[in-house]
Amino acid sequence: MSSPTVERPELSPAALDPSATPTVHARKLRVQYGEQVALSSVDLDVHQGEVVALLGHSGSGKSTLMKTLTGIAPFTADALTVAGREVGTQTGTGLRELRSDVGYVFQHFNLVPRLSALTNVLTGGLHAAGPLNVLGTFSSAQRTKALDLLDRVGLAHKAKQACRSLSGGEQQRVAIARALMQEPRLILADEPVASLDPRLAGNILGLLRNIAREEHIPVIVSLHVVGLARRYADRVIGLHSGELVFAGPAAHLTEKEVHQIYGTDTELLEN
Ligand SMILES: Nc1ncnc2c1ncn2[C@@H]1O[C@H](COP(=O)(O)OP(=O)(O)OP(=O)(O)O)[C@@H](O)[C@H]1O
Repeated sequence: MSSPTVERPELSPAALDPSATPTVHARKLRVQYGEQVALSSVDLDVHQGEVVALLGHSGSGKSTLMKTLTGIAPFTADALTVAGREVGTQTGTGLRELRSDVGYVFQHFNLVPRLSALTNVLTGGLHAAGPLNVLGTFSSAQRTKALDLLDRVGLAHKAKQACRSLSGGEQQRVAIARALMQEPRLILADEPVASLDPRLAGNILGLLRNIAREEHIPVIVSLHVVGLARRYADRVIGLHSGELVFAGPAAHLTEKEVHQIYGTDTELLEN
């Protein structure tokens, strides 16, 4: 099946400048759970404006890699910095600040179904809110910002609608707006399109890529579909049983590399 034509906006100068400080810098990153090595000696740099896709079979370490970036998974590393912070040395306030610098987008959206799209987006700013705001009185500036973000993801007209009555694609857009509400310096999207049909999957990945380009926020996205990584990512990180087996431009991902990443189990991966 031929791939639909997809616009490829240029990468930001920061992403093309090898001397620019990367938003994510990892060297010899390793995670071990008991006898299980979940991630083994991974090197990774992610720059502003880039979309980096993580590919690998189930259990290859994609989620674990994302979790290390916010200090959720226990790791060892020669270096791990995210948005200028050394992840391994953060505790308390430092860890909270690190986590508020990172917007998360999940497969199942993690919205509060009975609350409106607008309120769900507003919750993305709670880390910066004072006590009164936590009690539900968001400032008019926050509301304006949340509405602008809903507009950014094409959903201003559904701001008052409860999230449970939105489609899957719409809910994922709300989740992206919520992530943007916290003014992240990095977006981690863990299988954000696994519950969506192929057309909506393309819409959501296109939106994430536009955000990366226009807001200069890098996006790391785990995917199970090689074709989507080829179409929407700038670079691909391929993991196999916790080992990094491919790191390079999405355009360089040939059948040989796909085979290295997935072994022989490569059917149904293109669409
Ligand atoms: N908290 C944990 N305790 C023990 N083992 C874990 C833990 N979290 C992950 N693992 C193991 O680490 C390995 C990598 O898991 P991970 O969730 O990162 O894979 P994944 O590539 O994200 O998989 P999927 O595509 O199914 O989400 C797996 O073998 C998993 O069982």
